[in-house]
Amino acid sequence: MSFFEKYSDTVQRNNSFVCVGLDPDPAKLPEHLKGKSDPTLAFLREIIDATRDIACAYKPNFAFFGAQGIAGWEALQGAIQAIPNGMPIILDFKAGDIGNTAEQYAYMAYCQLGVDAVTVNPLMGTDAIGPFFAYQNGCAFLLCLTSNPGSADILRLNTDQGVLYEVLAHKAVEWSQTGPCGLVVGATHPNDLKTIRAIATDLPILLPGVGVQGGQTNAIVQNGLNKKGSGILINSSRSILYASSGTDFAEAARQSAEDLRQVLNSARGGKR
Ligand SMILES: O=c1ccn([C@@H]2O[C@H](COP(=O)(O)O)[C@@H](O)[C@H]2O)c(=O)[nH]1
Repeated sequence: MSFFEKYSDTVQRNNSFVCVGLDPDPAKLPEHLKGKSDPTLAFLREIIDATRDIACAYKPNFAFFGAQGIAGWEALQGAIQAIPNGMPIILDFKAGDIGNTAEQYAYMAYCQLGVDAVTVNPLMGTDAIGPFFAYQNGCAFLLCLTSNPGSADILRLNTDQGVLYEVLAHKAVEWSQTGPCGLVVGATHPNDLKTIRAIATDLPILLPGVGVQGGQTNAIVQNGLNKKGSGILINSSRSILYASSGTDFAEAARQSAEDLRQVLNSARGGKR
């Protein structure tokens, strides 16, 4: 199944736009798991189990796994295996490099790890993105306007073709004729999201930045939905993963994901 088929199915089945971010920080794991031989994987298995009927996707961030060396790579593989079949998995590694290197990134994600989608930094241009388009069942989510305050330093620069993030959105629409892609837009920029959705009417948009980063849930649903009332994935990592540091962490994660699902669905209701 392609990323797009999996996404449509899970949105419908779980009635959800919640993407659960898997960012395991060893310092934040519950104390009672720390003595285990594979604490990160034990933690993630419980998180996945607790949220599998609430999420529309999972987004492991490679940095948190790579930082743990071989144990982290094994935890990433184990977490991917623990995610139910048919549920889309987006590897967040913001890859972007010259063509032959980009081929290796794409191979790692789609062939070694077997994920359904990736995040890619598009600033190196067409030849850096091309290798990801070789995987026609995947989806390359291209950074457009990131959630962090520093996004303004580059992505809001004026160019002779308009503001850079708008140029990137137009480019993504053009590139989507060649290969499957979407956009990453920070949930912290609801007004710009409206502009971006007007440009990229049909592309899926991954929206990180709710919860700890303070993104506005109501406005991003209202401004991010496509004409069919879909096409968004709203990621939350820390607010779900670390809702409790006690033995009840999985229940608390479930509750946090459920609260987010309800808030997003209420906002969606207002749009229907
Ligand atoms: O613009 C971006 C792009 C990616 N991210 C990533 O999403 C999660 C957000 O984590 P929270 O704990 O929910 O803040 C994390 O993996 C980031 O690297 C982003 O935040 N903004």
